[in-house]
Amino acid sequence: MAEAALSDDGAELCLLAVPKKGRLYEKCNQLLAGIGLEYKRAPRQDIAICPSMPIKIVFLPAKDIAQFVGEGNVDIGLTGQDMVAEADVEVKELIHTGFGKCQLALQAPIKDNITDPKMIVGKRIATSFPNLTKQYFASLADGSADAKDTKVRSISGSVEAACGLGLADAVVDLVETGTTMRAAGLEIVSTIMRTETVVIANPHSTHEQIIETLRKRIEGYLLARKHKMIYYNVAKEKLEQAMTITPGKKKPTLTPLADDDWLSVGAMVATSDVNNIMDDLQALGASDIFVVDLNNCRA
Ligand SMILES: Nc1ncnc2c1ncn2[C@@H]1O[C@H](COP(=O)(O)OP(=O)(O)OP(=O)(O)O)[C@@H](O)[C@H]1O
Ligand SMILES: O=P(O)(O)OC[C@H]1O[C@H](OP(=O)(O)OP(=O)(O)O)[C@H](O)[C@@H]1O
Ligand SMILES: [Mg+2]
Repeated sequence: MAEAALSDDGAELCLLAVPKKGRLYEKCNQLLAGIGLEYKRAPRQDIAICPSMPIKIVFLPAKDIAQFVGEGNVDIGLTGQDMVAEADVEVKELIHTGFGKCQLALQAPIKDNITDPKMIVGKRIATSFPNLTKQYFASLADGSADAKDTKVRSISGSVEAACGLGLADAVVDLVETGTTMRAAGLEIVSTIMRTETVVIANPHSTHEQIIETLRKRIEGYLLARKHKMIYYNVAKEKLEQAMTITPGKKKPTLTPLADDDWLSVGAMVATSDVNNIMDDLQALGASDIFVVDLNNCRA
């Protein structure tokens, strides 16, 4: 266990780990701002204190976050489910954030026409996920002698280049859009796991209360990001139909207008549906339809 971090009054600080670089960095930073965790970080320093809460933020590689949270050096963190599975640690998965979605896939050169992952058993695989790759091939080969012969080579980046360089017959790496894979002349042979960014906590952390506060704040922030508020005016005779288009989270808010035949309606809607909903409301005869972003909310 690492030496405890202390606040000015000597109380132990909760350690929160966020990715220090890479594609998750910006998203996680926005999330910290969204939940009111401002911090001051000196140039080139990977540690920052939050003035508003007894929290110390540590900026770490995504891979180390899973390991450190699992081993209890850090109380709570944000990283990919793939990293958690690779580290093979026991953590509490508190929240699925919905970002960082991709899959960990076995990929082989298109020209080799590999139609079954079993065709790769016993060959050379390059990956930055050696544990998951070995587990996958062990399960594929069903304990046969060939399973032991599958050579898993660990490389830390640009994994897809390994086949072209003659270092491997196949690779195991993350695929989102497939652009990197296709550029390297590879195709997916099988999906090993689907993954997204998760908030994880050490199950034995002594900072349960702060972790719970962070969980609620993050959940509220993510809910707000997935929704918008829509406001419009509608004739009372069309209200029932309008309410089926915008049923709201619980119910829509109805506000009287100076015109007795009309009402103003406010409702929470899914961000992904907002344009269809506006089309439907306009077709119904609603007017003055406008949409407002939500910064934060609580269910
Ligand atoms: N292309 C992608 N699409 C969606 N999520 C991804 C993608 N690549 C990585 N991730 C997610 O982000 C996590 C961290 O990967 P990322 O590439 O940001 O870190 P890194 O490889 O350590 O950094 P870098 O690529 O800058 O060296 C992964 O474990 C995965 O969960
Ligand atoms: O399917 P795509 O949308 O192309 O995304 C997949 C790529 O994204 C990640 O690489 P990253 O850019 O993080 O570089 P890295 O390999 O150096 O980590 C991952 O390792 C893949 O190479
Ligand atoms: Mg990467």
